[in-house]
Amino acid sequence: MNDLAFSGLELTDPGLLRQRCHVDGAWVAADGGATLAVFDPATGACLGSVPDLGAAETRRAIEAAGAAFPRWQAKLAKERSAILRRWFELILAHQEDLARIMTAEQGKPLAEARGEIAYAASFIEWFAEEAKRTYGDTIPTYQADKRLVTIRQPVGVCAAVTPWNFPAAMITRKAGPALAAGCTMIVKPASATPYSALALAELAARVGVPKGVFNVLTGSATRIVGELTASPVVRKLTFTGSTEIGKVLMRQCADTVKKVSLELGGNAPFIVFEDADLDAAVDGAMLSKYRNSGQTCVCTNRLLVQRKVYDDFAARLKERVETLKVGNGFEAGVTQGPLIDAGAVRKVEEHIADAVAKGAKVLTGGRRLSAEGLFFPPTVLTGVTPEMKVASEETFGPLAPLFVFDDEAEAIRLANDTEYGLAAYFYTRDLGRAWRVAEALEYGMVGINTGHISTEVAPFGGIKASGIGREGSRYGIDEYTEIKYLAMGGIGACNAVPA
Ligand SMILES: NC(=O)C1=CN([C@@H]2O[C@H](COP(=O)(O)OP(=O)(O)OC[C@H]3O[C@@H](n4cnc5c(N)ncnc54)[C@H](OP(=O)(O)O)[C@@H]3O)[C@@H](O)[C@H]2O)C=CC1
Ligand SMILES: O=C(O)CCCC(=O)O
Repeated sequence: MNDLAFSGLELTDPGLLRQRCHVDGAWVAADGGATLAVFDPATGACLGSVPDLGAAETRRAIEAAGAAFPRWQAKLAKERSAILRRWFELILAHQEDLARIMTAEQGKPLAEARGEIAYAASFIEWFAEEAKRTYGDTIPTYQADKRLVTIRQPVGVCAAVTPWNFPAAMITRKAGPALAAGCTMIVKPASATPYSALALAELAARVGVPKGVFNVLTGSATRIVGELTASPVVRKLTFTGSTEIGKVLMRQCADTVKKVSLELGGNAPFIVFEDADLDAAVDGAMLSKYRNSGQTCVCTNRLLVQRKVYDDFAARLKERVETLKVGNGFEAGVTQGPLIDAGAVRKVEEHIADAVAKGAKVLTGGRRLSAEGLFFPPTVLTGVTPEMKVASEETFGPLAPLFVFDDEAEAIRLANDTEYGLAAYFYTRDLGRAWRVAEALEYGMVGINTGHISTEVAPFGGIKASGIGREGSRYGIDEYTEIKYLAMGGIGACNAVPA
């Protein structure tokens, strides 16, 4: 099973490498035996293959998830919680192997991959705890002989469509709350990074997640997801990916009126006011811009720097950027791996070429490291203006374009001048400004004097074209439950005055 380039991975537990899909507790191939190849973006080597499933196999998975739902939802919350807790522990116990699989298929440096596995596990831990807290309400009645309560129930079978940039965490951030609430789930991971998803399924099976509760299907996105969105059995779709595909899937869900959660693209501004601690701002910018080679929806896309500190900030950022080491994520000391594919490299190049043609200057980086590979150096552009593509499009790569502004009102106007509304960041030492700007930014998440906002304990999500719904935190499980209102009549007057 573990042939090709995977043989060099040296996993402690080779059983985590699965090249078949997980459906109804079994490891299955495509009906006709079709497969998709999976590549290492750092070397271009073929790692192996996964089944190329289609509509018929997807229908069977839906049937299995539907059949598993009544028994899974009927378990006590405490029982589901205990299973999830074991899953969390096993993911952490296999952190190193899971990280190695991730670096092989996604390219991120091994240290970052280890970090993502811990982050991924944290959602399972968090929602194992939240499983026990899906409380309802008692409502003061509107008629004396009635009592009113609400209960929360799982929505049912859920479909999750996930991206390649966080191959494990974007699955657990969805599966954790879904399974905790009593839903069953079918995951369609990105075709570039299926092995992390299949390894999670292997661990779920080992801890006793019952068959049909957590299924992973690889293959044609349009055929699998088309079937999932068309099915009346699937009651919810949760998606992380591009705004373009998010809109398509939202439309596809309309006919069966599914509940949807969409975590889509961003165009995060990072504002540096002249009163900011510039060293701290550079630290924050490095983290927020270059994490995962800039391939994160909450990564800074535009740096807006007040005129008085513009040159100073640019010089400090350049110095720090030039300390980053680009290379194969398995090499010691590498801080930036390859981009995911040739299209991603072309997009960064296109944004740089467009900006330079319109007057921007390359302060550092700017050219791919070799004609063939997917390595692109961290780049800083100065003299960037709102007419350039980088102002309105998500680059999703290691490019930091520096815009200039003169006052607070202009910073807010520029920051909000986008269809997106996911994450924004700003640095200031003025407490009044911190509140004013935070309230004025049209974003779902705002980092104030920090470039890192992601955690399982806080609500992650956007507004406008960045999506619908929140993941993580105490709100995350709401997306997987429905509120049922119970009005109980004939009870007797609640306002009877004792004799
Ligand atoms: N918000 C975020 O976290 C992310 C944002 N992006 C943005 O999107 C851009 C493109 O990245 P990309 O990977 O192409 O993102 P996509 O939105 O195309 O892919 C995300 C997921 O959707 C699936 N998918 C793709 N097309 C369809 C379809 N027609 N019907 C159903 N499912 C589909 C993919 O499957 P498959 O892999 O099989 O195609 C994958 O599982 C990036 O450059 C970035 O700007 C990308 C990833 C994550
Ligand atoms: O959608 C993404 O790009 C993944 C978000 C990673 C994070 O939680 O920070």
